[in-house]
Amino acid sequence: MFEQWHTLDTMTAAFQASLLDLDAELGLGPLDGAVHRTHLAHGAWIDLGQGWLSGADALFERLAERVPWRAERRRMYDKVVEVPRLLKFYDEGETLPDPVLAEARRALDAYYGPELGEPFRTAGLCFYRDGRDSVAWHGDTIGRGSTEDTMVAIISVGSPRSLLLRPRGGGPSIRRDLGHGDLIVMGGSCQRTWEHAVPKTTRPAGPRISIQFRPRGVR
Ligand SMILES: O=C(O)CCC(=O)C(=O)O
Ligand SMILES: [Fe+2]
Repeated sequence: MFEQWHTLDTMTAAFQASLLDLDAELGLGPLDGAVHRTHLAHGAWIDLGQGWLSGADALFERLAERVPWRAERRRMYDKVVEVPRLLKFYDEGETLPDPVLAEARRALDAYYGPELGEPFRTAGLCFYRDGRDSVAWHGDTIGRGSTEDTMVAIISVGSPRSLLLRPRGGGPSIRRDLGHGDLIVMGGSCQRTWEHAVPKTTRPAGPRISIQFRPRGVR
């Protein structure tokens, strides 16, 4: 009897770990042929590579623990408010917090380099602890993104959250649920003709970390 329960327990644990992707080996799939492009209006596009990074939940755990996360405050009109997510920025030349992220950037450079014409250089990390954490509607327009076509490549690990995109001039928004190693690349005019957001949600939402790779001078 004890033996049976023991076996069941072990099986349940293994099953749950595989559901969580914790026992999957950390690694990157191919991009060629696995990434699907959607053309949006006004010269913007998004590429989606679902589950590009396997073992993403183990990477989530490592990043959650190892990255020196910062809670930031920003002035909003006459008030100072907490930014509703934790942040860490890795500038050009800084060592990324996990070797698989350097590998990911190399793979992105190899695949997108010919089209982008320059490498991805910086990595911004966001930690959304629960459904109360969010990022408001914006384009990455600090720098060249406000005037030039560019790309921002985002890997999501941990629980999925919805990334919404909407045209700046108004119009219906589109939604992609991103987590567990998904890749999204916003390209073309996306940063200046569209906006994106990760809205707050009252639904149960587990923690998610996003890693955004950007070229020099795009923020
Ligand atoms: O978490 C995300 O996927 C989006 C983050 C974002 O838009 C930003 O930091 O500029
Ligand atoms: Fe953004």
